Amino acid sequence: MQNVDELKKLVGEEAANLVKDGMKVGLGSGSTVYWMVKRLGERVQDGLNITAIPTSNTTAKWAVEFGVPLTDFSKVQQLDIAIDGADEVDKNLQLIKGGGGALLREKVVAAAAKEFIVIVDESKLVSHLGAFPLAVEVTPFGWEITSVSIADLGGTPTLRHKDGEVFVTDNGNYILDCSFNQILDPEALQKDLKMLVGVVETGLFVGMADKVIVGKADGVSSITK
Ligand SMILES: O=C[C@H](O)[C@H](O)[C@H](O)COP(=O)(O)O
Repeated sequence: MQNVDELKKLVGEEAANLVKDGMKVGLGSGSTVYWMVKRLGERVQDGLNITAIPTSNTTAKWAVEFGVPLTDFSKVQQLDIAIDGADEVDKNLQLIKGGGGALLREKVVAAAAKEFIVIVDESKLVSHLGAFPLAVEVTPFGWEITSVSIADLGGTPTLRHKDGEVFVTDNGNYILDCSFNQILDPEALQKDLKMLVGVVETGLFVGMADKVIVGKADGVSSITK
């Protein structure tokens, strides 16, 4: 029986092996992605020729540490593949992301990729999204008002803190962690949230994932569209 960290390593390494020579790669964020970036670094040392765009400052640091060459959107307009973790995955490959607060850049990178691969351990699979609080990135100015608007949509928002301070994203924004209990229509909720003034982006990824690689106690399996 493998623990969750071993399953994250398993799927992270499996996904890194999908990357082919010459590819432009989107690097997600989080503890599962750590293993993917580490393995990619090993492959680069063995001669794999790629360039990558990271979705967070932390991932950028890992890429530098493991020797994965980085680029940015001023030089690259489309990515061949993006690989990222998730906090929840439902049977329709809809996702909740943003547990680490990187959701905005993650969504930009996923949208720029021809193929978006998600890597999770089996504890992330759910029948309905929503038990995990939905991260909503909001502007610091007027976040209190945005919070009331989200509550009007049925959520219970809490301003994210870290180490006793208000958490600030890599983009200089705040995160409201919003409990919705069960999200019956993720697409409709995404649209409603995006209509609110002050909302920058949400952690709902609808219709974006092409494939989910799941690490299970008895091995790796994939879910495709
Ligand atoms: O903002 C963070 C990201 O969406 C992560 O990909 C997500 O929280 C999953 O992270 P982990 O692999 O650490 O469980």
